Amino acid sequence: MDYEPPLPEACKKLPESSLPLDTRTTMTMEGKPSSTVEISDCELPVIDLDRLNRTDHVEREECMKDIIEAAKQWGFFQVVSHGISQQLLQRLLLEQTKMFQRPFAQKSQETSRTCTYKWGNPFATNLKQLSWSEAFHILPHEPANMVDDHHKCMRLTTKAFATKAGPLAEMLAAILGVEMNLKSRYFRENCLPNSSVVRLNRYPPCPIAKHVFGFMSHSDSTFLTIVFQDQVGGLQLLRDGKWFAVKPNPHALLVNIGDLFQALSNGVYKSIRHRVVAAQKIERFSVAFFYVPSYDAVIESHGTPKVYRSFTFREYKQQTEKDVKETGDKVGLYRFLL
Ligand SMILES: O=C(O)CCC(=O)C(=O)O
Ligand SMILES: [Fe+2]
Repeated sequence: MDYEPPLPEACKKLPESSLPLDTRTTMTMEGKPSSTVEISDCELPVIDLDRLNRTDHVEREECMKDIIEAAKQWGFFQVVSHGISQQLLQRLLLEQTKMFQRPFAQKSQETSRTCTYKWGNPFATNLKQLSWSEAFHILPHEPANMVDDHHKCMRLTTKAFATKAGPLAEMLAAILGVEMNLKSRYFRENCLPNSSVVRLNRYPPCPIAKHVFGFMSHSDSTFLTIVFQDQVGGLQLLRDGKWFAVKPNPHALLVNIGDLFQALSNGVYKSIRHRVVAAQKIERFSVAFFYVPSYDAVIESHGTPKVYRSFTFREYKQQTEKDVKETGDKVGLYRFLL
Protein backbone atom coordinates (compact mmCIF):
# COMPACT_ATOMS: atom_id res chain seq x y z
CA MET A 1 0.00 0.00 0.00
CA ASP A 2 1.38 3.38 -0.88
CA TYR A 3 0.62 4.76 2.58
CA GLU A 4 2.98 2.40 4.43
CA PRO A 5 6.38 3.82 5.42
CA PRO A 6 9.35 1.79 4.07
CA LEU A 7 9.94 -0.07 7.34
CA PRO A 8 10.85 -3.43 5.69
CA GLU A 9 13.64 -1.72 3.70
CA ALA A 10 14.91 0.06 6.83
CA CYS A 11 15.02 -3.30 8.64
CA LYS A 12 17.13 -4.90 5.92
CA LYS A 13 19.86 -2.32 6.53
CA LEU A 14 20.12 -3.07 10.24
CA PRO A 15 21.89 -5.92 12.02
CA GLU A 16 19.74 -8.35 13.98
CA SER A 17 19.85 -7.72 17.70
CA SER A 18 20.05 -10.60 20.11
CA LEU A 19 16.74 -10.14 21.88
CA PRO A 20 16.51 -11.56 25.35
CA LEU A 21 13.98 -14.39 25.77
CA ASP A 22 11.41 -12.27 27.54
CA THR A 23 10.70 -10.28 24.40
CA ARG A 24 9.23 -13.24 22.53
CA THR A 25 5.53 -13.22 21.88
CA THR A 26 3.13 -15.43 20.01
CA MET A 27 0.13 -14.36 17.99
CA THR A 28 -3.51 -15.20 18.69
CA MET A 29 -5.82 -16.38 15.90
CA GLU A 30 -6.64 -12.78 15.00
CA GLY A 31 -2.95 -11.93 14.82
CA LYS A 32 -3.02 -9.91 18.02
CA PRO A 33 0.09 -10.04 20.17
CA SER A 34 -0.28 -12.41 23.09
CA SER A 35 2.26 -13.15 25.71
CA THR A 36 4.15 -16.39 26.10
CA VAL A 37 4.96 -17.55 29.60
CA GLU A 38 7.64 -14.92 29.95
CA ILE A 39 5.18 -12.01 29.89
CA SER A 40 2.23 -11.80 32.27
CA ASP A 41 -0.62 -9.31 32.27
CA CYS A 42 -0.46 -6.72 34.98
CA GLU A 43 -3.45 -5.26 36.74
CA LEU A 44 -2.60 -1.60 36.84
CA PRO A 45 -4.36 0.46 39.51
CA VAL A 46 -7.61 1.96 38.18
CA ILE A 47 -8.45 5.26 39.84
CA ASP A 48 -11.95 6.72 39.66
CA LEU A 49 -11.41 10.49 39.47
CA ASP A 50 -15.05 11.14 40.25
CA ARG A 51 -14.06 10.60 43.88
CA LEU A 52 -12.27 13.96 43.75
CA ASN A 53 -15.63 15.68 43.26
CA ARG A 54 -17.30 14.14 46.32
CA THR A 55 -18.38 16.40 49.13
CA ASP A 56 -16.93 13.89 51.59
CA HIS A 57 -13.36 15.08 52.11
CA VAL A 58 -12.24 11.63 53.35
CA GLU A 59 -13.19 10.20 49.95
CA ARG A 60 -11.28 13.00 48.16
CA GLU A 61 -8.19 12.45 50.25
CA GLU A 62 -8.31 8.70 49.74
CA CYS A 63 -8.39 9.26 46.01
CA MET A 64 -5.37 11.61 46.16
CA LYS A 65 -3.52 9.03 48.25
CA ASP A 66 -4.28 6.35 45.65
CA ILE A 67 -2.83 8.57 42.90
CA ILE A 68 0.32 9.24 44.93
CA GLU A 69 0.77 5.56 45.82
CA ALA A 70 0.28 4.44 42.22
CA ALA A 71 2.92 6.95 41.05
CA LYS A 72 5.35 5.69 43.69
CA GLN A 73 4.75 1.96 43.35
CA TRP A 74 3.95 1.64 39.66
CA GLY A 75 4.80 4.86 37.82
CA PHE A 76 1.80 3.85 35.67
CA PHE A 77 -1.92 3.89 36.42
CA GLN A 78 -5.31 4.13 34.74
CA VAL A 79 -7.93 6.77 35.33
CA VAL A 80 -11.70 6.55 34.75
CA SER A 81 -14.24 9.40 35.01
CA HIS A 82 -11.44 11.48 33.51
CA GLY A 83 -13.72 14.01 31.87
CA ILE A 84 -12.76 13.33 28.22
CA SER A 85 -15.82 12.02 26.42
CA GLN A 86 -15.81 8.71 24.53
CA GLN A 87 -17.23 10.62 21.59
CA LEU A 88 -14.17 12.88 21.42
CA LEU A 89 -11.77 9.95 21.84
CA GLN A 90 -13.46 7.96 19.08
CA ARG A 91 -13.40 11.00 16.80
CA LEU A 92 -9.69 11.37 17.47
CA LEU A 93 -9.15 7.74 16.52
CA LEU A 94 -11.06 8.23 13.30
CA GLU A 95 -9.27 11.45 12.29
CA GLN A 96 -5.94 9.88 13.13
CA THR A 97 -6.70 6.85 10.95
CA LYS A 98 -7.52 9.14 8.02
CA MET A 99 -4.28 11.08 8.47
CA PHE A 100 -2.22 7.91 8.35
CA GLN A 101 -4.13 6.60 5.31
CA ARG A 102 -2.69 9.36 3.12
CA PRO A 103 0.18 8.44 0.74
CA PHE A 104 3.56 8.07 2.39
CA ALA A 105 5.04 10.69 0.02
CA GLN A 106 2.47 13.19 1.25
CA LYS A 107 2.94 12.33 4.92
CA SER A 108 6.72 12.67 4.64
CA GLN A 109 6.34 16.27 3.57
CA GLU A 110 4.72 17.05 6.89
CA THR A 111 7.65 18.77 8.59
CA SER A 112 6.30 22.08 9.82
CA ARG A 113 7.14 23.33 13.31
CA THR A 114 3.65 22.48 14.53
CA CYS A 115 3.16 19.07 12.89
CA THR A 116 5.95 16.64 12.00
CA TYR A 117 5.68 13.16 10.52
CA LYS A 118 8.12 10.51 11.82
CA TRP A 119 8.57 6.81 11.17
CA GLY A 120 10.96 4.14 12.44
CA ASN A 121 14.08 5.47 14.11
CA PRO A 122 16.58 7.14 11.75
CA PHE A 123 19.36 6.65 14.32
CA ALA A 124 18.74 2.95 15.07
CA THR A 125 21.95 0.94 15.20
CA ASN A 126 20.18 -2.46 15.31
CA LEU A 127 16.72 -3.94 14.78
CA LYS A 128 15.80 -3.65 18.44
CA GLN A 129 16.00 0.14 18.18
CA LEU A 130 14.01 0.52 14.98
CA SER A 131 10.37 0.96 16.17
CA TRP A 132 7.91 -0.44 13.62
CA SER A 133 5.62 2.57 13.75
CA GLU A 134 4.81 5.98 12.34
CA ALA A 135 3.70 9.11 14.18
CA PHE A 136 2.62 12.71 13.89
CA HIS A 137 4.09 15.05 16.50
CA ILE A 138 1.73 17.94 16.98
CA LEU A 139 1.84 21.20 18.92
CA PRO A 140 -1.92 21.27 19.48
CA HIS A 141 -2.32 24.87 20.54
CA GLU A 142 -0.18 26.48 17.82
CA PRO A 143 -1.81 27.95 14.72
CA ALA A 144 -1.67 25.30 12.01
CA ASN A 145 -1.02 25.37 8.32
CA MET A 146 -4.11 23.41 7.25
CA VAL A 147 -3.15 21.59 4.09
CA ASP A 148 -6.50 19.95 3.38
CA ASP A 149 -9.81 19.02 5.03
CA HIS A 150 -8.43 15.86 6.65
CA HIS A 151 -5.67 17.87 8.13
CA LYS A 152 -8.02 20.51 9.41
CA CYS A 153 -10.33 18.01 11.12
CA MET A 154 -7.40 16.17 12.67
CA ARG A 155 -5.88 19.39 14.01
CA LEU A 156 -9.16 20.61 15.47
CA THR A 157 -9.86 17.25 17.12
CA THR A 158 -6.31 17.05 18.49
CA LYS A 159 -6.69 20.54 19.92
CA ALA A 160 -10.03 19.61 21.52
CA PHE A 161 -8.36 16.55 23.08
CA ALA A 162 -5.37 18.60 24.34
CA THR A 163 -7.73 21.22 25.77
CA LYS A 164 -9.15 18.49 28.03
CA ALA A 165 -5.95 16.48 28.61
CA GLY A 166 -3.92 19.55 29.66
CA PRO A 167 -6.06 20.46 32.70
CA LEU A 168 -6.35 16.76 33.60
CA ALA A 169 -2.53 16.46 33.60
CA GLU A 170 -2.21 19.69 35.59
CA MET A 171 -4.65 18.42 38.22
CA LEU A 172 -2.85 15.08 38.59
CA ALA A 173 0.56 16.81 38.69
CA ALA A 174 -0.65 19.21 41.39
CA ILE A 175 -1.90 16.29 43.52
CA LEU A 176 1.44 14.50 43.10
CA GLY A 177 3.29 17.74 43.89
CA VAL A 178 1.65 18.08 47.32
CA GLU A 179 3.59 15.02 48.52
CA MET A 180 6.89 16.86 48.05
CA ASN A 181 5.71 20.31 49.18
CA LEU A 182 5.96 21.72 45.71
CA LYS A 183 4.53 25.23 45.31
CA SER A 184 0.97 24.84 44.08
CA ARG A 185 1.63 27.21 41.17
CA TYR A 186 4.72 25.33 39.89
CA PHE A 187 2.94 23.43 37.11
CA ARG A 188 0.55 26.24 36.23
CA GLU A 189 3.50 28.58 35.70
CA ASN A 190 5.87 26.19 33.93
CA CYS A 191 3.55 24.06 31.79
CA LEU A 192 1.65 26.49 29.62
CA PRO A 193 -0.77 24.98 27.10
CA ASN A 194 1.51 25.81 24.18
CA SER A 195 4.39 23.75 25.56
CA SER A 196 2.42 20.47 25.48
CA VAL A 197 2.83 17.97 22.64
CA VAL A 198 0.49 15.32 21.24
CA ARG A 199 1.79 12.28 19.40
CA LEU A 200 -0.51 10.25 17.19
CA ASN A 201 0.97 6.75 16.91
CA ARG A 202 0.20 4.06 14.33
CA TYR A 203 1.72 0.59 14.48
CA PRO A 204 1.37 -1.10 11.07
CA PRO A 205 1.01 -4.90 10.89
CA CYS A 206 4.50 -6.33 11.22
CA PRO A 207 5.51 -9.56 9.42
CA ILE A 208 8.70 -9.81 11.50
CA ALA A 209 7.09 -9.09 14.88
CA LYS A 210 9.48 -11.44 16.65
CA HIS A 211 12.47 -9.35 15.65
CA VAL A 212 11.37 -5.78 16.03
CA PHE A 213 9.29 -3.72 18.45
CA GLY A 214 6.41 -1.46 17.56
CA PHE A 215 8.02 1.08 19.86
CA MET A 216 11.43 0.39 21.35
CA SER A 217 11.84 0.34 25.13
CA HIS A 218 11.97 3.91 26.46
CA SER A 219 10.94 6.24 29.24
CA ASP A 220 9.14 9.51 28.46
CA SER A 221 10.89 12.90 28.77
CA THR A 222 7.81 14.44 30.41
CA PHE A 223 6.29 15.23 33.78
CA LEU A 224 3.31 13.06 32.90
CA THR A 225 2.04 11.30 29.81
CA ILE A 226 -1.63 10.55 29.22
CA VAL A 227 -2.27 7.77 26.71
CA PHE A 228 -5.42 6.81 24.87
CA GLN A 229 -5.07 3.45 23.15
CA ASP A 230 -7.36 1.31 21.00
CA GLN A 231 -8.30 -2.24 22.08
CA VAL A 232 -5.55 -4.13 20.22
CA GLY A 233 -3.02 -4.18 23.06
CA GLY A 234 0.76 -4.52 22.87
CA LEU A 235 1.95 -1.99 25.45
CA GLN A 236 4.29 -3.49 28.04
CA LEU A 237 6.02 -2.03 31.05
CA LEU A 238 9.11 -2.99 32.99
CA ARG A 239 8.56 -3.69 36.69
CA ASP A 240 11.13 -5.25 39.00
CA GLY A 241 13.19 -6.36 36.00
CA LYS A 242 10.25 -8.13 34.26
CA TRP A 243 8.06 -7.05 31.37
CA PHE A 244 4.29 -6.97 31.91
CA ALA A 245 1.53 -6.51 29.34
CA VAL A 246 -0.96 -3.71 29.92
CA LYS A 247 -4.46 -4.91 29.09
CA PRO A 248 -6.46 -2.21 27.30
CA ASN A 249 -9.40 -0.89 29.31
CA PRO A 250 -11.98 0.80 27.05
CA HIS A 251 -13.11 3.19 29.80
CA ALA A 252 -9.71 4.26 31.05
CA LEU A 253 -6.88 6.53 30.02
CA LEU A 254 -3.36 5.50 30.96
CA VAL A 255 -1.18 7.88 32.92
CA ASN A 256 2.55 7.43 33.32
CA ILE A 257 5.18 9.35 35.21
CA GLY A 258 7.95 10.75 33.01
CA ASP A 259 11.64 11.48 33.65
CA LEU A 260 11.01 15.09 34.69
CA PHE A 261 8.72 14.07 37.55
CA GLN A 262 11.17 11.40 38.64
CA ALA A 263 13.85 14.10 38.87
CA LEU A 264 11.54 16.66 40.51
CA SER A 265 10.46 14.13 43.16
CA ASN A 266 14.08 13.09 43.78
CA GLY A 267 13.31 9.57 42.56
CA VAL A 268 10.16 9.06 44.66
CA TYR A 269 7.91 8.83 41.59
CA LYS A 270 9.10 6.36 38.97
CA SER A 271 9.50 6.98 35.25
CA ILE A 272 9.01 3.41 34.08
CA ARG A 273 10.46 1.99 30.87
CA HIS A 274 7.80 0.80 28.48
CA ARG A 275 7.59 -0.49 24.92
CA VAL A 276 5.06 -1.68 22.37
CA VAL A 277 5.16 -5.18 20.91
CA ALA A 278 4.26 -5.24 17.22
CA ALA A 279 1.28 -7.29 16.02
CA GLN A 280 1.68 -9.44 12.94
CA LYS A 281 -1.63 -8.96 11.20
CA ILE A 282 -3.42 -5.93 12.54
CA GLU A 283 -2.61 -2.27 12.99
CA ARG A 284 -2.79 -0.47 16.32
CA PHE A 285 -3.38 3.18 17.18
CA SER A 286 -2.63 5.25 20.25
CA VAL A 287 -2.48 8.91 21.19
CA ALA A 288 -0.03 10.28 23.75
CA PHE A 289 -0.41 13.66 25.42
CA PHE A 290 2.95 14.84 26.74
CA TYR A 291 2.72 17.18 29.70
CA VAL A 292 5.99 19.09 29.48
CA PRO A 293 7.17 22.54 30.61
CA SER A 294 8.59 25.38 28.56
CA TYR A 295 12.25 24.97 27.60
CA ASP A 296 13.45 27.43 30.25
CA ALA A 297 11.73 25.65 33.16
CA VAL A 298 14.15 24.52 35.86
CA ILE A 299 13.74 20.96 37.16
CA GLU A 300 15.10 20.83 40.68
CA SER A 301 14.97 17.71 42.84
CA HIS A 302 12.85 18.13 45.98
CA GLY A 303 14.39 15.98 48.70
CA THR A 304 17.60 15.37 50.60
CA PRO A 305 20.13 14.29 49.74
CA LYS A 306 19.47 15.36 46.15
CA VAL A 307 19.80 12.54 43.65
CA TYR A 308 19.83 14.69 40.51
CA ARG A 309 21.43 18.03 39.71
CA SER A 310 19.12 20.84 38.60
CA PHE A 311 18.65 21.25 34.88
CA THR A 312 16.45 23.08 32.44
CA PHE A 313 14.09 21.22 30.15
CA ARG A 314 16.13 22.62 27.24
CA GLU A 315 19.30 20.99 28.63
CA TYR A 316 17.48 17.70 29.05
CA LYS A 317 16.13 17.75 25.50
CA GLN A 318 19.50 18.66 24.02
CA GLN A 319 21.28 15.90 25.93
CA THR A 320 18.73 13.20 25.05
CA GLU A 321 18.67 14.24 21.38
CA LYS A 322 22.48 14.12 21.26
CA ASP A 323 22.51 10.65 22.83
CA VAL A 324 19.83 9.36 20.45
CA LYS A 325 21.81 10.65 17.44
CA GLU A 326 25.00 9.01 18.67
CA THR A 327 23.66 5.70 19.99
CA GLY A 328 20.10 5.21 18.70
CA ASP A 329 18.76 5.45 22.29
CA LYS A 330 18.61 8.13 24.97
CA VAL A 331 20.57 7.80 28.18
CA GLY A 332 18.11 9.95 30.08
CA LEU A 333 18.24 10.84 33.77
CA TYR A 334 21.40 8.82 34.38
CA ARG A 335 23.28 11.78 32.85
CA PHE A 336 21.97 14.10 35.57
CA LEU A 337 22.78 12.01 38.63
CA LEU A 338 24.82 13.78 41.30
O1 LIG B 1 1.39 3.30 22.00
C1 LIG B 1 1.45 3.25 23.23
O2 LIG B 1 0.66 2.60 23.91
C2 LIG B 1 2.54 3.97 23.97
C3 LIG B 1 3.17 5.04 23.19
C4 LIG B 1 4.32 5.65 23.90
O3 LIG B 1 4.92 5.07 24.77
C5 LIG B 1 4.75 7.02 23.55
O4 LIG B 1 4.19 7.60 22.59
O5 LIG B 1 5.66 7.53 24.24
FE1 LIG C 1 6.18 6.42 25.92
